[in-house]
Amino acid sequence: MEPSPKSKSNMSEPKRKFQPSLVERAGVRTFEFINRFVPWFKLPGLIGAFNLAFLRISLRNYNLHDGYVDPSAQGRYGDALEDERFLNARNSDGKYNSLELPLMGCAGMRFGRNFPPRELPEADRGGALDPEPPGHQREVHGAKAQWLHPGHDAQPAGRGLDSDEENFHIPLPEGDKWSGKTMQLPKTKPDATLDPSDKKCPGYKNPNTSWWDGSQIYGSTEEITKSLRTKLPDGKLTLNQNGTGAFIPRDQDGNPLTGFHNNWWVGMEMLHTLFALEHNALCDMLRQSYPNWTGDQIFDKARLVNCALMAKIHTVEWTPAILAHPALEIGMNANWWGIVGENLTKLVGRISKTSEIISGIPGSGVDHDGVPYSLTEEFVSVYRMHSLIPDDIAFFDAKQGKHQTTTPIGDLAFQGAQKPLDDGLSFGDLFYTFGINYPGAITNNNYPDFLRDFTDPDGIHRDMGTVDLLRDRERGVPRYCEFRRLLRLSVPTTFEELTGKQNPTLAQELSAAYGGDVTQVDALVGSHSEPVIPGFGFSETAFRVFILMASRRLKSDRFIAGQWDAATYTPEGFRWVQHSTMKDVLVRHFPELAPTLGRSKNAFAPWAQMEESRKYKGKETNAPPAK
Ligand code: HEM
Repeated sequence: MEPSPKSKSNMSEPKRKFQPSLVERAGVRTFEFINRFVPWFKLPGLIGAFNLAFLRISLRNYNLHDGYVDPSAQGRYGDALEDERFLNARNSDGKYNSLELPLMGCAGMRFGRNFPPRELPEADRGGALDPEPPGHQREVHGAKAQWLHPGHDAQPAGRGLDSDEENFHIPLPEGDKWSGKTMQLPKTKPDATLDPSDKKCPGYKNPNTSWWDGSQIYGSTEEITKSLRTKLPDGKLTLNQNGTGAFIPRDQDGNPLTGFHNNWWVGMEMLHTLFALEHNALCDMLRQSYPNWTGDQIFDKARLVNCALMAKIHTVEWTPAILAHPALEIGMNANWWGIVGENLTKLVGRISKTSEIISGIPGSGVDHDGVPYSLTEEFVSVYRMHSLIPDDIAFFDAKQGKHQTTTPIGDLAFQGAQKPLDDGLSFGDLFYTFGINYPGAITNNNYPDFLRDFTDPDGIHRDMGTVDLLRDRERGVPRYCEFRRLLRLSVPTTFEELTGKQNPTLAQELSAAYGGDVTQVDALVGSHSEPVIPGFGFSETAFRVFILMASRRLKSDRFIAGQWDAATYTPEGFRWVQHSTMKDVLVRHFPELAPTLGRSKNAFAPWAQMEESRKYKGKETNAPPAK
């Protein structure tokens, strides 16, 4: 069966301006009024969820800005499609996801912005950290969020850091014990100046695609994708079998052969392998139903289904686990299923043809809210969650739950990512381990030591705590107070207001570090210092960018908001997406996890521990005592 592509002649010109309806505008105003007295997170769950939906409308209105002054940089309406195959399949570089503006979201395009470029600070290409921010000493080990983000390396890293470009030379303060003399760091390469405004605030290109298209696994060019596939007409990704399991193959230098591996560590090894296995399981299923299909046909459908499944898992499982609040749980479920809910949608499909509130974003129709889609600099900034990485991981076996060994994270990165597997543990053991280990809390004074004195395989020596701040300044991401003002959040006027009354010591530390000027606090430092909403794993400041961008990634995608049908996905593939959870994926490939996962609610929340595991008293699997 071949799906019937959306005819190009049916395409309308992309909407150029965000136009909220009358009802939407009224809703925005009503909740703005209510929020003067009660914030959204103090409202009852369902009302809070509606509050968030209207908040998002206002964010769409004010906080989406193209990285290009001239939208024709994104291609032109009606540009000829190079290959008809990509009407119904994802192109690895993301081209023609939008048939209207074919280069939108594609690899090599600029990041956009959440704030109007005219309001942004001048990009600080000087690189002196003035004022020098507080060091990220690791003192607190706590955790709210469990487990790491499944698509971490979908993050837009690795952008054009060119060794021939100028370097930053970051002086170290007197008495600094860092293991280098000065820190040298390649500057991010700005895109060519296309408009005078690019001088003040340059555009930066994303070498990967901005779409939710699994490019971390499949690569961001068709050439790479091809190299990752088997030579057989089976549509599968190459995995090596060694008798005990399937493994991501390595090149001659020991680098994993996968879409994106710049920041490789054992967590990436696990998730890339899991979703490569899922892809191959989909190929087997499709081959059974469509025995005459070519390898490309099988591959294309399997990739579509796998990507949609990752997007769904991220939306309805990961996000409510890290932002555990009833309004969020309702809101994120509604993003996918609509307020009519999962059961009815699974039974009868969409009830409303176009309403994302009633029947969810998938299939509700593509809408870029008047601004061509891309990830944004601010989204990158709020995704800097390096504090999630713990110092050590305590490994357990998945069958008896017995503690095996505890390993520093530095031994598990890059070439060390397969170490636990080489030492005899299975992937099932690793997933159980991650299910019961706590990640680091996304807060101040909690940066992993390993990343504070870190040398990557290219020999670049970094204190990532410093790099995180420097990159924001370099790329014109506003400081914390300005960041909040541009999100229409309250702006602290003192350090005590920023940290909340319960944390006067932190307020003093910040004041000393920033010379008493609260407006100078970096966005990331402020975000890590503000009081957190109960149940949340990160700050409300970061959350505002998330709630906008998380739904935009779905709403702009032709294969999710647009061609969301059995014709595009196949009936079997469509069912696979809608009926699989992260637990199903894990158990499909590692059946030994079934008993434990059967007792755990959400694969991203702490898993039920086996009796044997509870005997381990290390901080890795035991929440710190309440203060
Ligand atoms: C062992 C684990 C990790 C390592 C070794 C690592 C390493 C790095 C490195 C070397 C960079 C580039 C620094 C530069 O700009 O010079 C980076 C950037 C970044 N990382 Fe990580 N990281 C890790 C985990 C994480 C996690 C868990 C997250 C979030 C969930 C994360 C989010 C980011 C983001 C958002 C950027 C900025 C990307 C950009 O500038 O485009 N990283 N990381």
